[in-house]
Amino acid sequence: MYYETRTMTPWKHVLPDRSRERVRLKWPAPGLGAARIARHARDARTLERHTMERSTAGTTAMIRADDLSKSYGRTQAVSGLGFAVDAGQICALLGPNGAGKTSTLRMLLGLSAPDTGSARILGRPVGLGAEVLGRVGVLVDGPAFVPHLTGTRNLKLLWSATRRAWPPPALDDALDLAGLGAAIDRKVKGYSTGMKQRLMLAQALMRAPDVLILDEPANGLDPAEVRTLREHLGALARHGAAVLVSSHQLAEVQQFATHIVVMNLGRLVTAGPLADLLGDTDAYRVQLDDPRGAAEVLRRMTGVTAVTARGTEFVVAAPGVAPRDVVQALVTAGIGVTSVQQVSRSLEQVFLTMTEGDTGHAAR
Ligand SMILES: Nc1ncnc2c1ncn2[C@@H]1O[C@H](COP(=O)(O)OP(=O)(O)OP(=O)(O)O)[C@@H](O)[C@H]1O
Repeated sequence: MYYETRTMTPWKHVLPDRSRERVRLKWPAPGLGAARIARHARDARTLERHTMERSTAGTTAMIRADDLSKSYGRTQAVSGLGFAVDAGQICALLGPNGAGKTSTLRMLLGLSAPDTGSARILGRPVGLGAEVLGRVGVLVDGPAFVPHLTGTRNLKLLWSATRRAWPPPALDDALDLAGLGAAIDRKVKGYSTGMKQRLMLAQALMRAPDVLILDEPANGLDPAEVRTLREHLGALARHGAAVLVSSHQLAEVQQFATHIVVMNLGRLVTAGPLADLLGDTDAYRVQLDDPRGAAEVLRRMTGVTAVTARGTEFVVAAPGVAPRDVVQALVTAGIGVTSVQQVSRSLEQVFLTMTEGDTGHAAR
């Protein structure tokens, strides 16, 4: 994954491309049946071909946005956006309402033409009807089913656009995820919002996609369904797919994303591995068996900038100080230490800090 250094404060420049490694080492996944292994082997060959295409094209990204801009009348929806997603990554595209996420996804899928810049999937430029889009599982613009047809008939109809024989390669897995049971043969007009969303996900996943682009896929799903979706996306990424998901559910994103792209007012705010973003806070939560005198010991320590105590728990802000030094200082002073934990930030805290204060689109 990379980002445009001119538009943001960098954390990491270019990440190593491990896509070849992943394809060779992690395929097929252990514990699969013979039919699935055969299918995965075929898909692995396909991925290998993609990898070669990427090498030939001199680019490593499965999904790539370069300097994308899009305006609607006087509204600048997206402005000079650049990022990329590699094989094996689950990248969450985050931003407040109106940040330009859907506009970006639509450009990446050839559903709308950028004013400037380019969008590439598997190294190929995208446009309406581009062949490469046959390798992409898509959920953008919400469920679009024919209401008087059954779930199965709708899936067949959508699959017919690929001109490939029914059934699609990953139909069983996709239907497992959708969990519609007998309802798959009932008319879609009787489906709840969640059922339609799950059918739409099945539609995106049934083609065993190499790339998945999903706009708010967890909308309308209950917590158990969200967990199933998370596991499914994780498995796909482990098998070498690149996944790009827009979401507002930051706690959920924190559980499954490997990378994030944050945008606001159409522009890139930051991008990179999630772990780097949440990072170390240089603060420790220390449990003591005897808090008396501990505050004094900690405050005297070089590098400690703040100490707050609640009962036997202390939070110690100590930039650049190793946890073992904190423990050593306490133990040397005769204070027993039960546990030391690094204080971590939530994605929500980080996101709000990055995006707060910017409102409206009129001035863009
Ligand atoms: N077809 C359109 N015509 C006019 N304006 C549009 C169109 N599509 C998007 N916009 C405007 O572009 C800006 C970005 O919209 P977009 O839907 O891409 O943001 P978003 O981040 O997906 O928002 P949300 O999270 O609310 O879905 C908004 O100001 C929106 O009103």
